[in-house]
Amino acid sequence: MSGAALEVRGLTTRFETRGGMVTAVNDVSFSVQPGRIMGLVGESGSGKSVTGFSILGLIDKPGEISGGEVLIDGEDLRRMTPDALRRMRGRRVSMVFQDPMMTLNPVLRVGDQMAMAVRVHDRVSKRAAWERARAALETVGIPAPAERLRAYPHQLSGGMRQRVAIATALLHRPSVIIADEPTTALDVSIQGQILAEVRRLADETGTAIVWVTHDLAVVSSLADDICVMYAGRIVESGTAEAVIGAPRHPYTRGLIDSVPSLHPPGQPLPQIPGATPQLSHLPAGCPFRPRCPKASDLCRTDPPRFGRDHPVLCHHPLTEEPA
Ligand SMILES: Nc1ncnc2c1ncn2[C@@H]1O[C@H](COP(=O)(O)OP(=O)(O)OP(=O)(O)O)[C@@H](O)[C@H]1O
Repeated sequence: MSGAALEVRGLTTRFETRGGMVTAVNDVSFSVQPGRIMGLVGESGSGKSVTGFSILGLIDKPGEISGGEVLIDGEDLRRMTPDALRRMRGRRVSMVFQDPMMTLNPVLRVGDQMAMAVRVHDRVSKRAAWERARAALETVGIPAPAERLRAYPHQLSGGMRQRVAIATALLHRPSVIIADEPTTALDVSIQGQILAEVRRLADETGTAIVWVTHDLAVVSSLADDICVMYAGRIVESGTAEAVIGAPRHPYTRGLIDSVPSLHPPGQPLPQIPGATPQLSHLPAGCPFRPRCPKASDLCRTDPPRFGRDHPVLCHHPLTEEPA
């Protein structure tokens, strides 16, 4: 037993497309311990969201989870019946989306919908459910929570709506929350406040959080651990300190160099050349090879593999000392 709140092993998700079968999530493995925040980062199209949906078993045709295991507190979600999986969602694992209106119903008062979410899993009175909802709003730092419960979603600001969505995810004190770019649409100061609340929540409740984002600056301040995704694979993982301080994959190095706040001031901001590859037309060998400053002939022909002492998917990993 690893004691992990979430353990993902060899998760693989494919989509049937006009261009053929594409593997959006390719043999992805990671684990998140209770109370830790794992930042899942990568450019658009790298497979972050599909990883989140696959963890919850929310992949529909033309997609298919074709392999792997997803363990929440040691229980494998992929072996559960659809009914058992439904009971698990919202209770032991929940999701927060970029758009809070994916969670919130515009025609119901916040309190009514949160109370309904409580009563899906717990047989408590409506009054007790409202009280749980009020306490959850308080936990995410919403002022005057009793008043907010009587509001409709459109009467709240974007930042408030997202806090309500996070509070809703927290109602059953789940072991794991998957948060998919939840602060991307918010302005920087609101984003900073919410990130601070999320950090505090993970510390206080012990909930393990997977924070999906394209923004390395966000995870560098929030996450304990980081997994970097490229073309459906995790290419590098480690503690946030190690990954940001001494990246080993040239892709991670490129991502870090292109973040203004992680870059020495006064110098031009480099960008990773080229674009993310089409999954239906991946190059042979290493998928990052066409964009990589370190690429050799070997990278042209042989896909890199993880070795036991080699937690980076690269033939020529960087060996910088931590800054
Ligand atoms: N419904 C679908 N049908 C076919 N292919 C899909 C579908 N959903 C996702 N994919 C494939 O999976 C890839 C990864 O998508 P995903 O949404 O996980 O990327 P992402 O890293 O979350 O990007 P973004 O930050 O833009 O959301 C896509 O580029 C696409 O090739």
